[in-house]
Amino acid sequence: MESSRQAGIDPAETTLVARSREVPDVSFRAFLVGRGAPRVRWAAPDGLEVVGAGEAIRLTSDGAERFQTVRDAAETAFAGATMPDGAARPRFFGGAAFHDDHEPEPPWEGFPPAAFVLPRIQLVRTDEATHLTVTRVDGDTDALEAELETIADEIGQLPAMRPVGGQPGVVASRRTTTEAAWAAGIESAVERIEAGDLRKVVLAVALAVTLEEAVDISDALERLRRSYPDCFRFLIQPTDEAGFFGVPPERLVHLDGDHARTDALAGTVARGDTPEEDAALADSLLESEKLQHEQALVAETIEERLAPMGEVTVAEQGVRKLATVQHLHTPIEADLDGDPHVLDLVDALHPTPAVGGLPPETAERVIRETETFERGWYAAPVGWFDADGDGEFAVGIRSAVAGGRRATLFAGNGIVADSDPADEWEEVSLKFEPILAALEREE
Ligand SMILES: C=C(O[C@H]1C=CC=C(C(=O)O)[C@@H]1O)C(=O)O
Repeated sequence: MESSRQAGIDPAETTLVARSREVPDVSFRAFLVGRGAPRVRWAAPDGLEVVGAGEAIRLTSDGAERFQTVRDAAETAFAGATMPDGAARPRFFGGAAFHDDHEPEPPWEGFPPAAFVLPRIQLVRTDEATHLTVTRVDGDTDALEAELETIADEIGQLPAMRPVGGQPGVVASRRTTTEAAWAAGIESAVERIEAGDLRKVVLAVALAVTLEEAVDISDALERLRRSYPDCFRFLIQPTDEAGFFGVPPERLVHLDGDHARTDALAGTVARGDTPEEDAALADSLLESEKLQHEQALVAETIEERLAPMGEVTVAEQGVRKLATVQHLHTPIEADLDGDPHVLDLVDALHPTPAVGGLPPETAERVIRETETFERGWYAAPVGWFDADGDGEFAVGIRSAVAGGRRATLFAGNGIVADSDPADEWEEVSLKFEPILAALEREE
């Protein structure tokens, strides 16, 4: 395989022009329903919400240099562009596969090792307003103005709210790994840890689900918004056949100018049925040597990877409570030197030991040898960047790839010296729960 490759940009052929205008605050789901793939959707806990449809530019790459390749191609595309700034500015949306040599086979058709799209139409909702941005690559500003008018009119006809459809319903679900194979994989990883050639590895399971009806991912995301309001929500849908979506609680990185924010999130216990039980579980999380070790490796690694780039501040550890689980959480910030691009940070941080392991190369080998399914874009960076190199990426966990009547869900656990296969088998159920609940019909 080539070490890296790019597509979609011929500087001689590309004059990027974009215009924006404020539009009424319409239902983003209603907007997406009327547009076929490619489509993207992004919502961050800080309130930024974006939907995009169509492709002005699509950048793809693979290999060890994949993020640099995309960064260079995007810089070429943005050079000389005429476009709005502020909330309405055009952004590339997309992400990458966990492994840089990933082959996009089912269920991952349409998902190369890295792919980013600058949508033709972008709608951005902030606390203040909703902005429509239309982008062209042929420099034709007259056509652009006309298009902006037409699309703004179409958006003006959309409803402000759209009722959420029912869940598609689950007919059958099957883990792609047997419990025996899972236990053998964990025992072998623990042996390597005891032998000293591995410190931690995150091993995952896929859940293949057959649905009663075709899934409407926008509706599933809306249900997830209600249960997970402080998580990220994303949809990357390159074709009408398959979309990758999820509600990750974990920020890989947010970059604004030279200030970066990231999360070290690892270690899991369930939520309690009563406030007392919940608090006792949180205490057990804070007091567990195993879980503290599992998360400390993540926090230390992030700090080490950011340290050469600027001044790092590690905040106090806390407990992050989600609807079905609680995690150990350490917010980390950095003031970076030079003129950083968020893709440089993505490159430096992915995979953190919250989804990969330590040492990274050994962990990656163990993941490839042990897992019985293709990770695809699961547990990998997903997010956006702009012309200044600012942007935000989540870690693509609590996620699924779905299309028609099929969905594949993913969940993984950090394995350290005292991991118990039966406990870990139970724990993945808690991590499947968010997406499964958005697909299953209520009793
Ligand atoms: C890899 C996943 O979660 C990571 C993030 C938080 C807690 C984790 C854990 O307890 O093992 C994982 O490191 C997943 O949800 O698939």
